Parts: sequence; C-alpha cells; structure tokens
Amino acid sequence: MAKQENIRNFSIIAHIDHGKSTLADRLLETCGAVAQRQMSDQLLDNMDLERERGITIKARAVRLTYRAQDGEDYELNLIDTPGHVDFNYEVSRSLAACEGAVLVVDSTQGVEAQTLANTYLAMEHDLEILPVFNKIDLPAADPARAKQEVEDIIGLPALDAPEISAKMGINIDAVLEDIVKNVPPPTGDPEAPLKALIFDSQYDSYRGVIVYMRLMEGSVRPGQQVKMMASGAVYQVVECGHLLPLGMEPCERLSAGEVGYFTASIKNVKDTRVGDTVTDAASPTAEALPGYRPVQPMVYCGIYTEDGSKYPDLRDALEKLQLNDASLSFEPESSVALGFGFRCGFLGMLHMEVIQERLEREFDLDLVTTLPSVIYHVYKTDGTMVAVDNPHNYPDPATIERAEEPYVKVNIIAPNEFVGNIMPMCQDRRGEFKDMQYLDTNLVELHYQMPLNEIIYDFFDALKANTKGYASLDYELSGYRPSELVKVDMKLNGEAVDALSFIAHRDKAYPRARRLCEKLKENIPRQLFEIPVQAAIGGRVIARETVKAMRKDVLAKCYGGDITRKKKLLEKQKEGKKKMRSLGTVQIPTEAFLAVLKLDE
Ligand SMILES: Nc1nc2c(ncn2[C@@H]2O[C@H](COP(=O)(O)OP(=O)(O)OP(=O)(O)O)[C@@H](O)[C@H]2O)c(=O)[nH]1
Repeated sequence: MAKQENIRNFSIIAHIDHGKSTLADRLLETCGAVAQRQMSDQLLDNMDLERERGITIKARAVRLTYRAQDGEDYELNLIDTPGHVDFNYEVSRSLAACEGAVLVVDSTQGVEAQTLANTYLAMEHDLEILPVFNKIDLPAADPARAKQEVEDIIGLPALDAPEISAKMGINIDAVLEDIVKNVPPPTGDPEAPLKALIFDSQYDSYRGVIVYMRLMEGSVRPGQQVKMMASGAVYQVVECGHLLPLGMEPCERLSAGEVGYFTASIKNVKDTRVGDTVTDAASPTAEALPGYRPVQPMVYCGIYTEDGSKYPDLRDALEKLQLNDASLSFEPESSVALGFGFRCGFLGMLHMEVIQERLEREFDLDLVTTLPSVIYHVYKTDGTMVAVDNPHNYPDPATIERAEEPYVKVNIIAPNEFVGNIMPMCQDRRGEFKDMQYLDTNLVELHYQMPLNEIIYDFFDALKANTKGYASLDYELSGYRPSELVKVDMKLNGEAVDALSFIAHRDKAYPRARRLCEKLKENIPRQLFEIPVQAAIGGRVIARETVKAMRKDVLAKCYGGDITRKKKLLEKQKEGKKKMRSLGTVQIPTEAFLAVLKLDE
C-alpha cells in the first residue's frame, strides 16, 4: 500500500477528439500496466455503445504504478468521466474524488468548447489543472499558439506545460512527472471513522454490486460492516481492492486517499447510489460528504415491444438494466394502440436513447416508444392533485382547476460573443432571464429559469450549434409553476392514437401539432385509402394533413434491369412491412414513431 503522499488521484478532461482516450491508453502502457498487444484500443471506454457514440457513459477508474524520476513509486488513480449534460451529476462526483485534472488540448486546434466547459467544472471542484498539448506530431500543430490561448482564455499558466503526442508516445513521461509534482497528494486521517465517496457502481452477476469509491477518511477491510449514509443500507464487506487495468486486485485494507472497490453481495445498485457516503456501521462518521443528490428522472416515455408477446422479455431486460443503472425507473402501463409496455423515467434524452439502444441491441428487442414527457402537476376542482407523466392520464379539462409544470434553474457558460445568440434561444423557449455575470473579460455565465419541457428535447444540441459548441449547460429542478397546458390528441383516420398524444404549453401546441402532422404524413406510407392526419385539443381540430391513397411502388425509381438491386428494394419493403404497426385501421411504421420523437431536429 502506497503512503498517502505518494498517491495522486486525477482525471483527464478534454474537448472531444483532442486525445483523452489515447492519452489514457498511453499512460497505462507507459506505467507497464498493459502490454501493447493486449490492449484493445481504448480500455477505459468499455461499453460497445460508448465506443460507437464516442462518449463515455459510466465513470470508471484505474490504478497505475509509476516510478518517478525521484526514484519513488507513486500510485496514480485515473478516474474517467462521462461527457454529456445528462450525466453531469456523475461527472461532478467523479471530479469530487480527484485532486487534479490533466487538461488535454489539441495543438492543432487550441482551446475549444469543451476545453472551457470541462475546465470550468474542474475549477468548481478546486482541482489542480495541468494543461498538456497534444498531437505535436502533426504538421499543423502549433503548441505555442495553443499555449497562449490557454493562458489568455482560461487564465491557466501553460507556457511550460508538456508538449506531447499521445498517438506516437512522445513525451508521455513529462505528463506523468507533471502529475506527480503538481497534483496534490490526498489528505485525510486513516484512523478516523470510514468516510468514502461512491462515484460509480456496477452490477456483476457473480459478486453482486461492485462499488467504486474514493476513501476520504478511515479505512475499509473485508468483514467490516459498512453503511451507505443516504440509502441507509448496511452490508458486510466481502472483498475490497484496487482497480487495475486488466481487472480487480483484492487487498487486505484500503485507506484514506485511495481509490478502489468493495463488494458485499449487494443485489441492486439502488443501495449504492453515486454520491452517497460509505461509513462504518458501528462507528459512523459524523457527517456525510456534501453534494449527494437523489436521482431524479427528468424525462418519461412509454416503451413497448413491436411484437406484443415479447412483453415479458422487455420486463426482464429492463430489470437487468436497472440492476446496473440506478437512474432508470420503470413501471407497467398499457396503451390502446401499443398494448402492454412500461412507463420509463430517464435522466435526459441521451440517457433515454442509450437505454433504448441497449434494449434493442443487447436484448434483441424491437421497440416502439411514445413521445417523451416531463411530469406535470394537475390540480383538480375537487382539491386533489394528479402527477401526470403520461398524456394518457391527463384529466378531463372540465375537472382541472390549474396545472403546473416543472421549471429548472439553467446555468449557461459561454464566451461573451455568443450572448447575442443564446438569449433569443432561451426566450423562444419561454426562458426567464435572471442574471448574467462576467467570469473574466471573455467568459459569461447566464442564469435562466426555464420550463424543463423546453430544454429536454433539443436545447443542448441547439445551444451547441448556436455557440460553435463553446457553451456549457447545467440545470437543476427548481420547482413547479402554474402553466397554461393543453393536451393534444393525434388522430389517424379519425381515431385518436394514444401513443402519440402530448401535453404542451398553449403557445407551443399549435406549431408542434402542425409539425407532428407533417412528420406523420411524411412517414406513413400511402395506403389503399386516404388517411386524414389530425391534431385536436378536445374536440377542436388544430392541424390537419392528408396521406393520399396509393400503393407506393418501390421499384419506380429503379431503372434498368439490375435484378439484385430490385431484390434489395423489395426485401427492404418487406422488412418495412414487418415493422408496421396496426393502429386501428392504419398501419404506422416504427420509423414514423421515431421520426416524430425527433420532431425538433
Ligand atoms: N496525430 C495524432 N493523432 C492523435 C493524437 N492523439 C490522439 N489522436 C487521434 O485523435 C483522435 C481522437 O482521439 P481520442 O483519444 O479518441 O480523443 P478523445 O478526446 O478521447 O475523444 P472522445 O473519446 O471522443 O472524447 C483519434 O483518431 C486519435 O488517433 C496525437 O498525438 N497525434
């Protein structure tokens, strides 16, 4: 076990593609952790989906041993962080487990959006930030200019920072020396009562939940009774140890300053929430670590299987995913159009998409999902309140006294040149401007109160697009406010399709209904009869389109006689047919649902 002064806990932060994962691999390799040929390309991102989407969904940690130039052996704990606003809370807990952050800057690009956003996050946690300038092997590299940018824009000393090529393995030692010299060692009394921060956990079918933690004070050993302070769960530790690149290494004891794991035959990650404090059950620490936040699903949608008989498979799959993902919630619901399914709660849209993709890929399910929604509070004239997370349950307007929708406190940080783009965007989404602060001459922080409903769908993407990616976004629920809500029903051939109805603010209902009608028209294949597509509030139709009758001839565009191409098109049509869903008299392809889901794109 390393002495506390020889431990360094850090994470790597960077703008996308600046070389974070490549540097992580190189650090692992330099520390002799992994022989090159054993290394699958990027070890830290270990879920397929993560790799494909180029994002890191779950935080992971790894311990490296480095013999520094001073002759001492150091224990370096690298904690990986996810990179999307949906997972901001997980990022904040991972950073809270570190004392320093290596900031990778691509020398051909200089400071970019996430360079700034991530640096700001790291600063909030008082981390020592060490810039390194990557990709110096490229002819376009201009590390001097990139350094100047870091000094001018971020205000970090950078002139003497390492210039490296993570890809070619140039100057990697300089990064390691920098970490050893400049990241402060952890402090914390190993003899005090146990106080450890959970920054991640993972379900393993043999050992139960593996809890990843950073020990702040005290120590943990097998046999010890530990308590999670927020969930109240008490368990006996079965095993504790370090997280090595190629697996876990059990040890006798972990103590203050270290990063490691423990197992305790825990059946469900619900007991080991990210951000919770682990303490000794017999002699607990006086106070939990600050910053714990219970999980709060922000977005709900209904998930159904295309083939209704797969409902039990869907339930099993959701249960399995939930074992590993405490932020996923679900309960059974049913729809006239779609049959039996589940109402699921997510942290945000990306989280929702990731879960949907995992269900389809890992569990081989074909899904139909309904429009996502937030939770509305509807107060009825009889004095009761209904929490509505599904438009289907929206009470009859005649019985409604008032309705409220969730608002969030939005915090946007961006260079001041983009303020002119950001403000109209927020106003357009019913945002209420609170204040604006200059963080330095160039950087501003804007505060808004906004309806959650307006930001969950596409606000993050729109914000990025309007600020060349430079803005960062953070939001938290601030409460409920009265709102003029309406429920809009979508009707196909005169029949309401419950899975497509939605709740919206009165001002937004019309444009949304119109776009939805258009999208449906585009995506519903022509059939043998004409189909009116209507949107209605109560009995009043507010938008209408028509899908003309006619069978779509997929071969029409196929001139010439290439039979294989024709076959392919016919195959495709057959495939399409299989995916149709019969809604009353109308067949809707799954893609139509997906297309309307992405309405705002
Ligand atoms: N020429 C050159 N290319 C590099 C270097 N470091 C990384 N790259 C390349 O840059 C691309 C992005 O590198 P990653 O390590 O995946 O970047 P990242 O910051 O982890 O990106 P995300 O995981 O998407 O956030 C890859 O194609 C790397 O091969 C370098 O030093 N030189």
